[in-house]
Amino acid sequence: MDTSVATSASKPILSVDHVAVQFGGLVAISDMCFDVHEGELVSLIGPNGAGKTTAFNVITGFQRPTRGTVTFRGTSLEGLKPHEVTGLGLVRTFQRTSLFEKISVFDNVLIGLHRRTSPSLFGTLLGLPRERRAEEALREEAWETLRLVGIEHQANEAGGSLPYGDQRLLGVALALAANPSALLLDEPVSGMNASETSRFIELLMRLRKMGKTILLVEHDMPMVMKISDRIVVLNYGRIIANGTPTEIQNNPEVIAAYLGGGVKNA
Ligand SMILES: Nc1ncnc2c1ncn2[C@@H]1O[C@H](COP(=O)(O)OP(=O)(O)OP(=O)(O)O)[C@@H](O)[C@H]1O
Repeated sequence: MDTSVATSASKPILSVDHVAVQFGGLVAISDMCFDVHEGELVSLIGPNGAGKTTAFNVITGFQRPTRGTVTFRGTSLEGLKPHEVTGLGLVRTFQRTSLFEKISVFDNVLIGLHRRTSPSLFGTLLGLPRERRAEEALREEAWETLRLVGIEHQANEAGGSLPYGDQRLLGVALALAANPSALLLDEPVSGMNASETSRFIELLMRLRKMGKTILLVEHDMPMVMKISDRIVVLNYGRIIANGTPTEIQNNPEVIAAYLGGGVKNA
């Protein structure tokens, strides 16, 4: 089976090309090829130890591949450090959000936005008109971002005081503040309760409707089946399927990989 088949006619925004990762004698990933196209929501799934986190780390520059290349918007990520990958517009969220716990939710997002476009500090301190206008635009963007993820009513609360699910939403707000061309989410709903999960799913659906490109590593199978345009299945470091949720649910090799339980129930 050709697992690198693209489902969209557009040019891929992200290409994983013959990537392999070995840890000593252990092959964590072997010869992995897949593409993500602009505006697609692609999920990477697989049983425990299949190599999902390793793949995620390669794509975000946290792990060097033993072989192969990852290309993002025509630029090879070879040798780039994680912050350089972020600078290209490929932005990840973290399991443990790197927020400032003591400062407000709003200021957390504002700092994120400042990292991207920083009006001159002197100008801002002196209240020069151009800097003032830039600062106002950033503040408006911070509100928009908070409204988008649905935590605007907590804008004045300390980041660290938010409930777990809302901290994860703030994590997405911080990632969005970097103005990503593609967003990578590593098990975003793990540890969330049912209502937090459904809020997160609604957010992902909103982002998808807005045309954001999203790559998701996730264990929550009902969620993956509901929101993905395409699913890439890893097993023992190898891609065994790449297709729509319906194709994946009915793929015998995928069902066997999930020990007879089937992806529907995994
Ligand atoms: N730094 C490392 N050193 C040695 N082996 C590693 C390292 N990281 C991962 N592995 C091994 O590589 C394989 C793939 O692990 P990985 O964490 O990528 O899988 P996963 O699909 O994310 O699993 P899970 O769903 O349990 O998080 C596993 O056998 C794991 O033990």
